[in-house]
Amino acid sequence: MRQAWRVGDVRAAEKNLMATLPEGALMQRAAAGLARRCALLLEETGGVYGARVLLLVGSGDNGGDTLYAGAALARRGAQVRALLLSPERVHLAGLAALRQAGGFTTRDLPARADLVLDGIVGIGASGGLRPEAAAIVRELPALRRRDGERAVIVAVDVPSGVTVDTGDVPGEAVTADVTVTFGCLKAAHVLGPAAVRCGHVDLVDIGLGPALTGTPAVRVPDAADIAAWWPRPGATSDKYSRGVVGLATGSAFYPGAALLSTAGALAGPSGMVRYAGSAHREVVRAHPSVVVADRVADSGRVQAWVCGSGLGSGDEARTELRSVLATALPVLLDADAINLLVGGEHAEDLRRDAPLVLTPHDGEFKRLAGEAPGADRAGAAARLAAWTNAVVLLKGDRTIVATPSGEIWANPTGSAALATAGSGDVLAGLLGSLLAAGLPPVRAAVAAAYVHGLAGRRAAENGPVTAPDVAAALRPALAGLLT
Ligand SMILES: NC(=O)C1=CN([C@@H]2O[C@H](COP(=O)(O)OP(=O)(O)OC[C@H]3O[C@@H](n4cnc5c(N)ncnc54)[C@H](OP(=O)(O)O)[C@@H]3O)[C@@H](O)[C@H]2O)[C@@H](O)CC1
Ligand SMILES: Nc1ncnc2c1ncn2[C@@H]1O[C@H](COP(=O)(O)OP(=O)(O)O)[C@@H](O)[C@H]1O
Repeated sequence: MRQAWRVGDVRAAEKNLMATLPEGALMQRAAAGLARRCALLLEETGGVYGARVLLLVGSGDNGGDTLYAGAALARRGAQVRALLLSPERVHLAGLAALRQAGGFTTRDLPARADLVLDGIVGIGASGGLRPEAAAIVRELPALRRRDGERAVIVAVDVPSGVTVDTGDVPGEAVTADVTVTFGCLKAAHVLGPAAVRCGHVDLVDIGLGPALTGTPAVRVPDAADIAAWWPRPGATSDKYSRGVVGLATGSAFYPGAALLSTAGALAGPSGMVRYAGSAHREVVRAHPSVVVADRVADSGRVQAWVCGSGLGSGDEARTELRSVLATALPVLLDADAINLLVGGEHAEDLRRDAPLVLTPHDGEFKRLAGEAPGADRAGAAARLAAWTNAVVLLKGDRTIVATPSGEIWANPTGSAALATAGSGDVLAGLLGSLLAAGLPPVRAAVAAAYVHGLAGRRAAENGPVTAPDVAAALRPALAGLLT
């Protein structure tokens, strides 16, 4: 698991650590790590000696890091030019170091550069980029390196223009090939559109880790976490002890949702899948191992319910929703079931002790919460989780999982190919299977999103993706993960 931190926590840690170190030590560590990584990048494209390096230098310490790193590259023979955004407030010692190493300042963006270091703003940024900075950032894609390819762009700490604590990108922002960050990950490296702007994120250890206290802003699971959490059958397991997941999904009108959620559930770790609903004939024809019934009330025992996808919005759908919420079992509500909650008719049904998981996309989120997730997706998911006392999985490019107590996870896997009708139904089935197998709701949600994302990537390798392709890719994705 990786952890990403808020600016306030990073600043506090930095302050504590600096009290024990000589002045400027942290910046020197940061700049040395930055220069090392830049040199490696230059070595991949013709070497450091003679390379043209452009520094974009803002008025804060982010600019200072950049100037010192530029000085180190100049000492190794690179031609380093610094474009100062606020010459009157530049980091003076950093500029002196650059000049002493043979680097120069420039007023204009050159036509050619092999490597660009974006040191316009780091964690001290406030608001969107100012116009003069935005104008420079707009020109960066046109810069060419010596072999005619696009210049390599390295963001220093964070790409300038992103909102560091939320991962929002409110306006013009740098799109980096590599982001070299210091001490710890920040939320923008793992959340929302900012994460996409970071490219490959490289973490330089400056000794900040032990000084970080409190709760990380965001946690990011890795393959080892998911493999460790994933329930597996043992010698004494039987189909019931592995958990039985119940699906109250689909309808005569939307049988596909029933089939897709069933396919997702069958790839999960539970020992049996029960389906309850009017698409039962289609389900059993496609998936003979599924035990079916007409409705939830006539279904056999299960350990968790999934309710919603394709359920419809009529009286029958409401009855099914009431039936699953009346159980003392973990319940996942998706799609139509979330829409049925709007208006508060089920407020009493939602007062339950057993776990609840909600898996809205942005539209469902807006209907339920009364406003769109907005720029702070993680904060919005956490507020909805607290309000509903549910684990909320907010779908999107970096799917977020939030708990009522404010714990936030960001999913690192996935592919835009998952933006296809029915892929959310597959996710719901898989997540339900994990709940039935006994995983705590937050882990079930994080693990399901992770594996669903891997399956989306895998499916995309074979061309355009449909939801059945995602379902079919779950098993091979799991085989790769669990062996
Ligand atoms: N913390 C650590 O552990 C370590 C931190 N280190 C480094 O320090 C960096 C943080 O430095 P920082 O605090 O000086 O702020 P920083 O990001 O350079 O920018 C602030 C300046 O930018 C300006 N500005 C603001 N908003 C703007 C906008 N929207 N658009 C345009 N300009 C804008 C604003 O200028 P002003 O408002 O005064 O005009 C302000 O002066 C951090 O990211 C890392 O690189 C490492 O060296 C060592 C360990
Ligand atoms: N741009 C994107 N990049 C990555 N994943 C995405 C993107 N858009 C959607 N997804 C994922 O695709 C799935 C779509 O689910 P959903 O909107 O519920 O579709 P449906 O209701 O048709 O099943 C979610 O898991 C979501 O996280």
